[in-house]
Amino acid sequence: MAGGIAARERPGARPPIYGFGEKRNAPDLPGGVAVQIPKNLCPLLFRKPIAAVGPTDSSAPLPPPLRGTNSGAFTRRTIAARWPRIAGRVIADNDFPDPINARIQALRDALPDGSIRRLRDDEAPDAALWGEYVAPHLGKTWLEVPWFFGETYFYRRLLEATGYFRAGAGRQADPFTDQKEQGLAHTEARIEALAQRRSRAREEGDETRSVLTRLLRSALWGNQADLSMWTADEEGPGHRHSEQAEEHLLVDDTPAALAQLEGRDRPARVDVWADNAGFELVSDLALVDGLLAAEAVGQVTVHLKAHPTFVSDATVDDVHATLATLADADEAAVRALVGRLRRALAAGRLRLRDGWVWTSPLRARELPAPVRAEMARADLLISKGDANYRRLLGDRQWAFTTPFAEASAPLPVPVLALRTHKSEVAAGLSAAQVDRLDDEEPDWAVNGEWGVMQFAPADASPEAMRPSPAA
Ligand SMILES: O=P(O)(O)OC[C@@]1(O)O[C@H](CO)[C@@H](O)[C@@H]1O
Repeated sequence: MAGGIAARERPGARPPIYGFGEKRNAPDLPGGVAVQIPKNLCPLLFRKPIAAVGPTDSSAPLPPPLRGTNSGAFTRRTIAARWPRIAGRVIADNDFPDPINARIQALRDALPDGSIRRLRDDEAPDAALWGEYVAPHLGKTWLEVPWFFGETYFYRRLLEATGYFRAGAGRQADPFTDQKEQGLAHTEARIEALAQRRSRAREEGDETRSVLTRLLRSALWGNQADLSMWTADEEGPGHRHSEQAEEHLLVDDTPAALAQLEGRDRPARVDVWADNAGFELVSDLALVDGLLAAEAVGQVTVHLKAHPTFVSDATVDDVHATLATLADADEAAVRALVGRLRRALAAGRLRLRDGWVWTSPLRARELPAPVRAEMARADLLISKGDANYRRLLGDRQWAFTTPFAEASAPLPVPVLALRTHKSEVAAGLSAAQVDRLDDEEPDWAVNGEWGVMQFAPADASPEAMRPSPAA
């Protein structure tokens, strides 16, 4: 599924990104795109990282970030075992020429004790951005750097190795295509059931809060389909029945989130930080369909990744490829869902946005002002998945009983985080829940069997409109 120039001519062709610059088609350049960094943004982007001065208010300093050296076994296992396995799978799943495979193998060999180095990808549109991100970590080992930086950097190094942004066999070739396509193929029955429920709700004119509540739940548990954790042919987490799913929902703030969409004098705008392609993306698109059917919602903007990352994270091309696949489904309800979504795209009620910021190591407290200004235009932000949750919480070692609204970054938009637990970052849980889970299921924090739907209100302070020096 090459995301080449031609792919951008598809219906709903890739809109310009925001955040760090406007991406434009540039066939003459490797990767086919160029990004102009707006002048007003340069000082912000290229200011030297300032020493952390502590939070702007008098609150206690933020907890330290997770690292491979000083956090739970999962972070170290991810760096030392999971990432090398993921890189090995890229070699096995693709038919890259030897020089590319040699570069991928060199990356594998550097894990976990190798040092962080500058990217060797000068033609890439995001090269200057990564020059800034990497600078504070040069020479440190993969285990020593903050885990969130290390993980986003690992996947960016993988694209350096495959030559995603340069002329040659790897140009604009998604190295995870096989996994993504297999991930979707094994979920046909679940996709049909989801689409049929959508058709029944529309026929019954039932676009009420209960429908949205059910769609939010299916979007949450859709996050269990995570190809960086369980490959398409492995048995991932799942619940035997809806009662077990309810038992495994540790926090449900749905009512507070849906209340943001009611009683308004104009239709609401809902933004979604998307996560994985495959079944999770289909569950997110079904949620979008439900939101747009609700009179209270006028527009949904889905924020996607600018390039392949975290194995299954979705790009704009993945959305179009998924719609194209489902358009050929045997089940009429699936085809009807695709038709509604494509009409919403054409009408501008559904917008797809991608941005370098969502493949960057920036945590939510570090998000630049233009990204915040864009988020402030939404009435509710739905954040999907574990990595976005980690971005919200700065991937820091919060006490799991810290109130979610305190641990999550102050943002100018109400946030509903739908996340299955797949890393050792958490907040908003009760001490009783943590004690019980530690006793009964020691790997509960990372096995994907437990989830939360957590809400934080918009932060109306000026701090929410600019990055925090203490991020
Ligand atoms: O964001 P997602 O797809 O829900 O999960 C991302 C993930 O697979 O990658 C990290 C570990 O490698 C964790 O954040 C999580 O396990």
